[in-house]
Amino acid sequence: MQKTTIAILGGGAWGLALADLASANGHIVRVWSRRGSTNLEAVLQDAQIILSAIAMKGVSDVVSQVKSFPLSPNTIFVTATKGLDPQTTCTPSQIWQTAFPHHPVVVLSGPNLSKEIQQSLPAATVAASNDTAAAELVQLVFSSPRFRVYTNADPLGVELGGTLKNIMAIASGVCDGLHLGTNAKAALVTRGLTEMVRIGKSWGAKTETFYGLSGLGDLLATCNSPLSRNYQVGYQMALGQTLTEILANLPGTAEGVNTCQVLVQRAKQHNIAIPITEQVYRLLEGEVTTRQALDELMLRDIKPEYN
Ligand SMILES: NC(=O)C1=CN([C@@H]2O[C@H](COP(=O)(O)OP(=O)(O)OC[C@H]3O[C@@H](n4cnc5c(N)ncnc54)[C@H](OP(=O)(O)O)[C@@H]3O)[C@@H](O)[C@H]2O)C=CC1
Ligand SMILES: O=C(CO)COP(=O)(O)O
Repeated sequence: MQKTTIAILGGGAWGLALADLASANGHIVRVWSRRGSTNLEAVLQDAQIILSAIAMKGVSDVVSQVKSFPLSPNTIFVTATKGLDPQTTCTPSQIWQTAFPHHPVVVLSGPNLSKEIQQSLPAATVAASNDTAAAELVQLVFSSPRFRVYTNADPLGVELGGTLKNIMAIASGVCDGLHLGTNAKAALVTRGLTEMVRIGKSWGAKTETFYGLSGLGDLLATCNSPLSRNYQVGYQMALGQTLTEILANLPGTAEGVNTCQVLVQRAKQHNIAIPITEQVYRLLEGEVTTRQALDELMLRDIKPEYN
């Protein structure tokens, strides 16, 4: 395919892994990071794709900065952030789309632990958009023998899958840290997926999306891998460390911590049952111990599996 010029915003673990994937396919890649030496205006100049791998806490600020520069009307935005805005509960793609209503926005999300991708291990992901042509271009740009990209027409579902599984990854870390066994883990991940579907449906996402790579796929990856920062938060809490201690030593961002707070707020407003998220929230807030959170979940009123 033709060379595409890509501006990658965010020089963290994921931004750099995505930059390597696109460079390896022969594209022109420029990376901007707030601490780096590159200038944002120069990085954005003539970019056909602007990909954001900024942690959630910096998205709104970076969107405002990008807005102050002239862009080609055809520029495609790609967001790879897995979080929710604490003020508005908006997803990152909603923030980009609101700021750039006439540009296509594509969500890139899937089971993509950056350390494995940097080791050239095979992986698959999803490029989702309401604009099929934009999703297909992103698919072409990143696809390779080691990175298989599927398109999808439910960007909200794809984005929420990647975001909500972070909370379940924290819970899974607790489960493994407490040595609760394989049965418990299977129950947790399965009921976690049910909870993600319930939340996603109330948001307007498609149920089937959560059974794909960006939902179940990412859930399996992060709930089972010590490479996941979110999993590490839960695991280390189960070993008795405080959240403050864990975050101080964590390499990179664990988005699930903030997502959990945002979700509890949104679930209250919309009257959605989120028992696992609620216990993760109470644990992170220091209201319960890991053992108490487990008991709360196991001793809930008994009920049918589906209702
Ligand atoms: N790592 C992974 O395996 C994957 C991560 N993701 C998602 O990608 C996002 C980034 O993750 P990751 O790269 O791992 O995280 P890192 O912590 O490694 O990097 C975060 C990036 O965000 C930037 N950033 C944070 N706050 C601001 C701000 N206020 N203004 C500008 N830039 C800011 C950081 O800049 P600085 O370095 O200057 O602080 C850094 O470039 C997260 O939402 C994560 O969930 C998605 C898939 C895989
Ligand atoms: O989203 C990820 C893999 O798909 C990365 O997970 P962590 O942010 O928990 O490390």
